[in-house]
This record gives sequence, structure tokens and C-alpha cells, in this order.
Amino acid sequence: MRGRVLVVDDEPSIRFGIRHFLEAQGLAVLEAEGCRQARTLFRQDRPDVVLLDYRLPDGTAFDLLPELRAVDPSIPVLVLTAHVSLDTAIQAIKLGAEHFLPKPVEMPALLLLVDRLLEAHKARRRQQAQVANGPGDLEPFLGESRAIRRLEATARRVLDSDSPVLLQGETGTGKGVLATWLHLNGPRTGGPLVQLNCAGLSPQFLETELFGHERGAFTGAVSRKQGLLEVAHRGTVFLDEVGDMDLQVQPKLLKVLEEKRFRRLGEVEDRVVDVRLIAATHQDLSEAVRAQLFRGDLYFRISTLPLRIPALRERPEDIPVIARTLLAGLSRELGRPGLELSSGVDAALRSYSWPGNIRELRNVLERAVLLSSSATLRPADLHFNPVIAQVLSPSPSGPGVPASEGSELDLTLREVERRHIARVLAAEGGHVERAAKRLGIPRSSLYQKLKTLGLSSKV
Ligand SMILES: Nc1ncnc2c1ncn2[C@@H]1O[C@H](COP(=O)(O)OP(=O)(O)OP(=O)(O)O)[C@@H](O)[C@H]1O
Repeated sequence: MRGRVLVVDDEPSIRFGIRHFLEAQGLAVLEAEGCRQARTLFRQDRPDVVLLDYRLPDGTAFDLLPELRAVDPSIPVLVLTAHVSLDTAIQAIKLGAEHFLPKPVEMPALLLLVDRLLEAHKARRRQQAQVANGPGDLEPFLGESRAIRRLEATARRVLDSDSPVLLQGETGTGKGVLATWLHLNGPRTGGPLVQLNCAGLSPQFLETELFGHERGAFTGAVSRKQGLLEVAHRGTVFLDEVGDMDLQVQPKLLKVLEEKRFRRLGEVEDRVVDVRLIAATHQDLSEAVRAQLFRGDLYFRISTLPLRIPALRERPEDIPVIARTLLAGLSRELGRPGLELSSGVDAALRSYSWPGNIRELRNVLERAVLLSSSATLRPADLHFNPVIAQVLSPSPSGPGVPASEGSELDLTLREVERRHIARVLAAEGGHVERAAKRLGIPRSSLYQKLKTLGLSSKV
């Protein structure tokens, strides 16, 4: 199917003629005989193009256009009319119509315009997806280990399916990178990819983010808000850290997956939505189900297609090629062409345990590039960070608190700063940019502090 066209006209013979013609061209056609029916179909089925007769029994195209734009401004509308005056044309364009076509409709001209509008719609969606994702050119299957080849084979098999995918893997293994790849290489690539990290979100915030709300639905809902599920229509929703989703919200997500409908907060009517869910977690969700922190029914639904991303230490043979790929990216990003790794570096990289996985590897390389003026990085340029290792691996003394640390009152200001930075960095899984944001300082200042506080090499 090349696309879906909604034909709104009160004359059954005109609808029949257009339908017959467009279906023969491989397009699917929905029909509405007036504004009311058009509104419902538009909201529920989100066509790719609307053909809208100007005069309808319960209103005109001018009544309907602003409403359709409010629901989804990316869907192009073509107005059909027997009498086009310049004023009408200007008014329609102002209200968001893409084109006019005089009646009686000439089918070849109609097809030409519909094809053009379909292309424009697809390009708009693709552009929206790219804005949301950032550059989607990262390759998630770097290396030749059996673990990564197996992951690639399974990922390719699930590309075309609409069933939910569950990505499991430690922090920094590239779950986000794989989610983007699945979206961009699957049939929904022209649609949006919408991402939400569920960690630490209150139930109400999570609900309004996912489902949206009507004006006045609760105190503070001063205007209506579109939920991410609506924004992701015909695309993909990526829910990161799904294991942290509040128990109150979980049954509502299950309903969306099972019935493909949901309701904005404060709304009485259901909305139909067509999204593919990719969920990710670093937790053992089956354990969370046993501990009654995650609903069993939702777990079974979202884990239809589970993909496990191996940790770096499970595939040390892939580390040299991943490191060189990351270095080439950093080289471009930081304007330092021709960067290389000396032969001794591979052994050093392979012998470290990488608790923060590819994110940590990238950070170690980025730090090395920034702190070294040579084009060839040597083992001495690599500063691994044992604090991260300590915090990310389970420790009896609790996260981020080395057992040997004495009374906080005896600490110097410099030591407090050093420990705080180390903790924030560890809490962000070694993600320097996010840690800098959390600390409220520029990334370059954080690098400077890491250097002066000796965090990069001897914490
Ligand atoms: N295959 C890859 N190629 C290049 N960079 C990668 C790759 N995989 C991961 N990265 C980098 O590692 C970092 C972490 O990736 P990502 O956010 O996808 O991991 P994650 O498993 O989702 O982490 P978390 O569980 O902490 O959210 C990002 O900066 C990303 O650019």
C-alpha cells in the first residue's frame, strides 16, 4: 500500500469514482460524507493525505481545516471545489490547505497532486524523526564476535514485525543506538521515533507525557497537550528504563499495546494509535516481576521479542574495532584529523572490565584526545576511572560511597568537590556531557576539573 487517502465529499458518486481510481493506483481510500465523520476518521486513522470538498452538509472546508491542523499539522489537505474565487483560495491556504483542485476532478491531475503530497508528507515525517533522533548513522553491530553476530541476525529478523521489542543490556551497551537502528531500518522509518526515559518520573508526569491531557484535566493543565504516543503515530516509541515505570501507569501502557487505543487525561473518547514499542532496561525484569515491582502481564507483552546486548567484557575481541570507530567519530567531532591508536593500546583496552561499556570507552578516548597533543594515543594517555567501576559494580557499602571514607566533616573543600564530581560522573555512567549538565558547568570545565583533581588517573 502506497498510502492512505481520506476522501471527504457528500456526493456518493464522486467518492466512488475517486476511490475506484485511487485504489487501482495502489492507494487505500477512506470515505467520509461530512465534517463529523471526517473528524473521527482523521483522528482515528491518520491518513497520509485528505481530499476535502469545500461545501459539506454540516460545514465547509474552512470549519474543518483548523481542527485537522490542530490534531496533526503534518497531514496535507487538498481542497476540491466547483467555484474557486481568489479570496477563497487565499483563505484556504492561510488555514493550511496545501492545494486546490477544481471540480469536476480530472483524475490524472489528482493522481499527480496526491503523489506529490504523499512524498512531501513522508519527507516531513522523516525530517521530524531525524530531528528527534539526532544523527542515526551509528552502527550497532561493530566487531566480529559470535555474540554480536548473533545479535545482528536476531535484530534483522525482528525488523519488519510490529510486535514489541525488549532491549536488555548493561548501561552504556548501546540500547539507544540499537533502538534508533531498528526504527530507521524498519518499515516505520518515515514515521517519528519518540523517546522517553521512564527513570525517576512521577506517575502523573509519566502519564501526561505518554497520553497527553485536555485543558483543565487537573490543576495546572492550562492548555491541552499531545501525548508522546500521539506524536509517535505510525512510528516507534522508545521507552528507556522501562523497569522504572510506576506500577500505576503500567496497566495503561498494557492497554495501549493490546487495544491500540488510549485516552488523554480528562478526555472522554478513546484515540486510536499505531505505534511500535521498543522498551529497554538494564534490570532483570523477571526478577522485578517476582519482587512485584513490575507487572507480569506487561512483562510478557513487552518481551515478545527480547534482544540482549552483550557487555563489552563479554566480547573483548571487538574492543579494538569499536575503539577505532569511536576515535574516527571523535576525530571529526573535535577537529583533530588523523588520530590513531598505538599498538600497545589494544592490550590495555582489552584488559579493562568496562563497567560503563561503550559509553565509558568513548569517554576514555575522548579524555585521551583532549588531554594529549599527539596524534597517536599511547597506553599512558588512557585514564581509566576506578570510581566508575566501583560505583557501577555492586558494593556492600552502597552506591558511590567507598567504605574507607571517614567523617565528611573532616573533608577539605577540594576533597568534597572531588568526591561529588566522581559520584555524579558515576551516577551518569561515565557520561561526561550529562555529568557536566547535572553539575551545572560546561563540559570543558569538567574535563579541566577532572585533570586538576586527579580524577582521570588516580582516584
Ligand atoms: N555502536 C556504537 N557506535 C558508536 N557509539 C556507540 C555505540 N553504542 C553505544 N555508543 C555510544 O555509547 C553511549 C551510550 O549509548 P546508549 O545511550 O545507546 O547506551 P544505553 O545502553 O542505552 O545506555 P543507558 O542504559 O545508560 O541508557 C552513547 O554516547 C553512544 O553514542
